[in-house]
Amino acid sequence: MANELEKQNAAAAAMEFVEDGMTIGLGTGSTAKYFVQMLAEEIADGLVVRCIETSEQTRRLAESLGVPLIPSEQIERIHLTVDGADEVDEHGFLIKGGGAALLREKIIANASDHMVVIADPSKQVERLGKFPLPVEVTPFGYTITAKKVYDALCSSGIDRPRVELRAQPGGRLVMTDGGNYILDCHCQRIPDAESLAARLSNVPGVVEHGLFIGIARTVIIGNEAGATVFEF
Ligand SMILES: O=C(CO)[C@H](O)[C@H](O)COP(=O)(O)O
Repeated sequence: MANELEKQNAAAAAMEFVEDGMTIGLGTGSTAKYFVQMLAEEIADGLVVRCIETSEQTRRLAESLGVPLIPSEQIERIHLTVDGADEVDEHGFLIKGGGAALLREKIIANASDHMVVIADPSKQVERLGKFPLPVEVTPFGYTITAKKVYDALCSSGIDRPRVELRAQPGGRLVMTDGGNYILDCHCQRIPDAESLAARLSNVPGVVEHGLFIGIARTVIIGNEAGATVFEF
């Protein structure tokens, strides 16, 4: 079970990568929130950076803390992105999208010179797949897309996968910031994340999937005393 100190220590270690003048991608989730708060404190003390958010949730947080944001269409270069993850394996491959923000998160992380992942030890896995893999799909034709996603999972060697449309506790469907749905793919174990990523990207109706392959360069795992940094 994650504790808040582990998340805070991961976020604090990520602050070491921040330099004056940078444009920084701000991740989404409870771990990324600590980073945004710490960054806001440094900005109040004179640090000069510009930021780009990965979700409406993070935009609201950043605005409330006085963190300067620039519109995505004005972005020329992103030096650093700091974001959480739902799972991270020994290659630095990730599952993301537990907070339904995977599309913007991937656009920003993939465009960054350096993506730093911050997480607590519960996110470290030998093989990806225990956490249901989020796949963002267009509302139009989503039942057709869900069948094709199921086929892609089976073709990638996943035994009896389950594909579920994400809903809130009251039953209302979760809608992403881009107005799409999320399919949560219960895999238990993904034998080959790279081949699955390629197959999912080929399904019409799939806007993006939560496998982040070869994007993270640094993974910081917080613990109660500090943090361990892995470079890829
Ligand atoms: O991918 C994400 C949101 O889409 C988050 O980074 C991921 O869900 C981890 O969140 P948390 O730090 O709260 O565990």
